[in-house]
Amino acid sequence: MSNIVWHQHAIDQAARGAQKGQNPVLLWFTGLSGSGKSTLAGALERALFEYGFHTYLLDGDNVRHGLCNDLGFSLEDRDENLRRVGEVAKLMVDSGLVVLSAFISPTREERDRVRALFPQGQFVEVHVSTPLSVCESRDPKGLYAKARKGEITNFTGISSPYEVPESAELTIDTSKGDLDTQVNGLMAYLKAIEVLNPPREIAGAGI
Ligand SMILES: Nc1ncnc2c1ncn2[C@@H]1O[C@H](COP(=O)(O)OS(=O)(=O)O)[C@@H](OP(=O)(O)O)[C@H]1O
Ligand SMILES: Nc1ncnc2c1ncn2[C@@H]1O[C@H](COP(=O)(O)OP(=O)(O)O)[C@@H](O)[C@H]1O
Repeated sequence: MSNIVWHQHAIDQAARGAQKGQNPVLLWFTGLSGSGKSTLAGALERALFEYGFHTYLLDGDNVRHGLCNDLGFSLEDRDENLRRVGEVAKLMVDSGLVVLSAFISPTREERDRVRALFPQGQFVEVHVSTPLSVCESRDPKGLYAKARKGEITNFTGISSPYEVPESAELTIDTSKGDLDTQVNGLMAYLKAIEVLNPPREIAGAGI
């Protein structure tokens, strides 16, 4: 890193956010495969988009088709996957966006490493806490069945660890309640932390 000096440009994150009428933030969805990360993040992004937010959703399955297509599911590869995603998310937040991410991100250390890239309050950890038994019964991609048969190794929750977050800002169990209520709860939280700047009314968010 020596001989490399950070260049402070005139247009900064605050200016980019202000132009979009929002305070940039990263919403980090973590949870088991099949817990509902993509569904929740996708529904929240749709709601945000409809209210005029400028957003981007980084999704594990998609990122692994490109930026991280050289990585597998060993703990080392997951670390590298999440290191890259954290840095990309930081650039996107810096560009003024409301960024959502949906990655299993199984260890506390990995999640805390991403959190440490952001100032206090700009990284919001959302634990999608749907129990393993429910995720396994959903099994939308048939991966749990393969993992139980030993056809997939290092499968999260079966043959690879998932460390439950200890200090997530929000916890949502998608086996309880309905998607609209969950999205409204997330929107209400975003309103409370003043992501909308200047504040605007959010219909349906119960506030
Ligand atoms: N061994 C193993 N363990 C867990 N998941 C597996 C595995 N192999 C493939 N898949 C599929 O990859 C998706 C998870 O990728 P992520 O990038 O989110 O994982 S991680 O954060 O790096 O742990 C995950 O997507 P989701 O089901 O959407 O979570 C799976 O579809
Ligand atoms: N909020 C929800 N309420 C009820 N069922 C859900 C919800 N979110 C997801 N599901 C169910 O769980 C399955 C897996 O969801 P998905 O978003 O793909 O999980 P993940 O991204 O965590 O792997 C979906 O196919 C759907 O059937």
